[in-house]
Amino acid sequence: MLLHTPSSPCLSLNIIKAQSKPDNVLLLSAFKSLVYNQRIDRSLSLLRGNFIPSSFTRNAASTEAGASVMSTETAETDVLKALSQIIDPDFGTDIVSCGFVKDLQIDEALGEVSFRLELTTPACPVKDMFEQRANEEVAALPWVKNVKVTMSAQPAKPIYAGELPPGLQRISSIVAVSSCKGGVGKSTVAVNLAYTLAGMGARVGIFDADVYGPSLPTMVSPENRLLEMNPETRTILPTEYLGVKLVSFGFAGQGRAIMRGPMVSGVISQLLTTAEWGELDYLIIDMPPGTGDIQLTLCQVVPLTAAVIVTTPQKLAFIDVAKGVRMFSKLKVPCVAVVENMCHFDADGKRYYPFGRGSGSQVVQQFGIPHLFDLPIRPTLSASGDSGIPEAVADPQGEVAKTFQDLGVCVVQQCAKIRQQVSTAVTYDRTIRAIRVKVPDSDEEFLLHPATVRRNDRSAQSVDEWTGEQKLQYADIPEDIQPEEIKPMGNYAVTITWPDGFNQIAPYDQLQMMERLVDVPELSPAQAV
Ligand SMILES: Nc1ncnc2c1ncn2[C@@H]1O[C@H](COP(=O)(O)OP(=O)(O)OP(=O)(O)O)[C@@H](O)[C@H]1O
Repeated sequence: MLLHTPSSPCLSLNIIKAQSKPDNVLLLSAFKSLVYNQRIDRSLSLLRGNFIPSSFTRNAASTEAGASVMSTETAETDVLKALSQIIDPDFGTDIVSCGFVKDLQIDEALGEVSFRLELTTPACPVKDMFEQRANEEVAALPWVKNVKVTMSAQPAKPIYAGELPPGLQRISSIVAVSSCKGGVGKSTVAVNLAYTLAGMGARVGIFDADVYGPSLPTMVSPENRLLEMNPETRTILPTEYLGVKLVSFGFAGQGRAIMRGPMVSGVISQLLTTAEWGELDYLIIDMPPGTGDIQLTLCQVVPLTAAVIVTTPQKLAFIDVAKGVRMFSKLKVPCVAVVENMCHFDADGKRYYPFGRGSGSQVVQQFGIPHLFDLPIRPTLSASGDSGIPEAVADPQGEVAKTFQDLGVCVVQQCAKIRQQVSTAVTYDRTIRAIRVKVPDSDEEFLLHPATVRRNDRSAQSVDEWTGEQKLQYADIPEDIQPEEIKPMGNYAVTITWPDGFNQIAPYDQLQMMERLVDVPELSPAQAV
């Protein structure tokens, strides 16, 4: 039994060091070592092969001095075993296997250990838990006297970056906030979600995609209310309020627009793609209401990571929301949450549901969307929207801010999960020379022969677009061709780079239709290189 769960990690360390370790602590750590031995050995060999040489530095002086105490390797193994007991709840994997542990330095003679935990998002909702547990687990090792953990975040690389306009290339996750009708509170949700994520430590931008009635200029009050153009690069510099980058047609100094649909799509795309967003963890897109051409075009211009749907409780709203969910589903953008706005209000000690109940939960059930959030009708929410200070900022301890924090945590976790799934959905297994495809939302996976994948390319280089005639011949592709690189492309396809320099775009739907490998030949280690 560990005798410490104080809130401050430093405090917990002091307590441990002040005591001689009781036998049961030693017993527990020995037991844990035994249980985790197998897994950590595998992780260690993986780590050694991958990134230990660059990110784990040993203390050379103490390696000599500490020979009599314990070897550096044993100490490293001990520390990594201890840390491997901390499981990332989103990935279901321990933090060592996730690759979070960096710059491990050990002085075995002095019993000093320092390392960095590098998370994929600064808004990680469990970062404090990681820091505290990492301190505790390492401090519980019998030979450790001092632990120093530093936290950092290295945002995940954007999926599909190479194909994007430069201004969008350094955004890790793009989240659409959408509703099928106007006036349901979509902008309120988008803006408060953005400021909540910023409050959690993320770098955030908001793109207000409504050309006809932009809400952003009313909901936030940046000092500089006009977007600037960089004359050299002809790119747009977002304005900023409380550290969140903002782009809206309402900051373009043109008043409200009177335009036809196709023109609107062009203007929105231009505004979004010529903005210099810089490095962002989350870009929140406040979508124009509806599911027409404007929305579709916008969804195709940028690779959305996820969508949040905003609705109101009326029965009729369900039909509209269903349309929205279907639109995102066609574009392979997962809807991660439904916000049911203006659900209820409290008066005279009673709760009233003026618009009825249940359309949000019906959406969640029918479409399998994992999370539902209720927002009450609150005069303060409306007032803060009009005053230019979002409620999540104006009253960070209030009930509304609490709901937005839950929504923020959900968005962070779901985006991390989606990115993880996407980046491991299609991989090349060198040991069996097969392309491994994981079927989304299931445990099923199948194998494809690389040559089959290359021969099934449907691009204009392989198939005549007009006649449908096959230009690429079977024999053009060597039987033993191997992909050089496989990279996810949005949520729906991968780009495969082949040795001849050809970049094949392979949508998951297409991969699912290809002839699968049934018998996988065991290769000798020499062949498998
Ligand atoms: N839960 C709420 N309680 C009180 N007022 C709210 C609530 N949600 C939104 N409002 C108010 O309702 C109005 C419409 O909200 P908002 O602009 O966010 O809707 P919208 O769906 O983005 O509309 P549009 O599509 O027309 O831009 C705003 O004045 C906003 O302050």
